[in-house]
Amino acid sequence: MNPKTDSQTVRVKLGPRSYDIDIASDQLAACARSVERWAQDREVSARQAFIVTDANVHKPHAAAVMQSLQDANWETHLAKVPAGETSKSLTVVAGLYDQLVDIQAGRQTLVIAVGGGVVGDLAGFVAATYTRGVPFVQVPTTLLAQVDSSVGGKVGINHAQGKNLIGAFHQPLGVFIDTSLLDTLPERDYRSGLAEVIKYGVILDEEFFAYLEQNVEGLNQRAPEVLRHVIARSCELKAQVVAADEYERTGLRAVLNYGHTFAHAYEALCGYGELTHGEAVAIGMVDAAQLAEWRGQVDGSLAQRQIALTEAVGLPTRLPEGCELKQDDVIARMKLDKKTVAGQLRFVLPTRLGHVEVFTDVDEADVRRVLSS
Ligand SMILES: NC(=O)c1ccc[n+]([C@@H]2O[C@H](COP(=O)([O-])OP(=O)(O)OC[C@H]3O[C@@H](n4cnc5c(N)ncnc54)[C@H](O)[C@@H]3O)[C@@H](O)[C@H]2O)c1
Ligand SMILES: O=C(O)C(=O)C[C@@H](O)[C@H](O)[C@H](O)COP(=O)(O)O
Ligand SMILES: [Zn+2]
Repeated sequence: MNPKTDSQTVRVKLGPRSYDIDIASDQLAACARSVERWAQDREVSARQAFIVTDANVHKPHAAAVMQSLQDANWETHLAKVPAGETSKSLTVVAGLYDQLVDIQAGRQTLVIAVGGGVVGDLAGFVAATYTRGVPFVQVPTTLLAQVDSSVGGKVGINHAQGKNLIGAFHQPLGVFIDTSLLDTLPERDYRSGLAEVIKYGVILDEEFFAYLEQNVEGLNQRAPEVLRHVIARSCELKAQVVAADEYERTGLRAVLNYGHTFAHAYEALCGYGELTHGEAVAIGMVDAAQLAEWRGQVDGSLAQRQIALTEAVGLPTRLPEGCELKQDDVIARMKLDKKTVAGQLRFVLPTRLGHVEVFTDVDEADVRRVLSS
């Protein structure tokens, strides 16, 4: 941390695709400085930016990014999509391609996502595919996006049957995190991000999990020093995993999918946007912990601690009333999970707090037992 500027940088080490995550507070008006540095490093000289945002983030945040770039003599264009999960669709992607064509965007046009995970995944997918790939920068504005979705290069949209079924790996040139943007984030969306934060503790870092337990009040009050630590540590952990297995080939990156086999099925079946991604992940992680316990991999204390922390930060641990799902439907959706190989489901399960592994030998009967509990 640089005490003068109160900013810090986490490096994602990916050889020629390496990049910085700049973390600061109250610095959005200066974001063009980071963008210019990243553009220069990658020899992007066109100075044309296509900013993608949503209706809730446009003012003040995307407008501030646009102003910062204009002040630095960039030509800027703004594309506003409807807020919410349903914007991760082919229809919205097509509309963004049309706007890129209208402005005669080329291979050097910089796409900048200013928003939560939805805007980041969507804009990143457009950046990965327009003219076979244009440079891309992430300015995440939700906690979830600051701790998870803006880092690692997974971009994509949903299919009616399954989450993120259409997508690509397309790393950003850089990620600009301004923690003060979270001041305007609605409570439900803030809590959603905490699910992915708890995930890092369970899968990779027992000490971080204990820190979260000890700082529940700070988390609930969005205490700036707690948030700063949580965001920086989450980015460090994700950066390490992504650097070790960028394309999720060896199974190492799959640890980030803890709880997601359940969660993605729930999101699709309850209707996109009914449960937030973070809520679905919170419930899915409890299911995964329960599954691990019943398989005899962990004792009951892991699920108990995970449930207690999840509840303490106001996240659900069970599906809400009104979202009663048929087991066969959930299993069918799970089989669309990207970890599935030859029809065989794979689950990321803990073997102790702070460590998870990918298991291919999970009995469907055990999964059904969890679903009916
Ligand atoms: N690519 C990845 O690695 C990855 C990782 C995790 C999640 N995701 C994806 O991220 C998505 C969820 O992201 P999310 O939770 O950020 O949801 P989101 O993008 O829908 O944002 C949540 C809500 O907050 C509003 N908002 C955003 N920033 C705001 C701000 N600063 N002030 C006021 N309102 C603000 C948005 O308009 C939206 O209504 C899901 O689609 C999920 O699949 C992707
Ligand atoms: O970055 C990853 O890898 C993750 O799995 C992070 C998850 O939190 C995120 O929800 C991701 O989009 C899920 O990826 P998917 O490949 O299961 O669609
Ligand atoms: Zn997730």
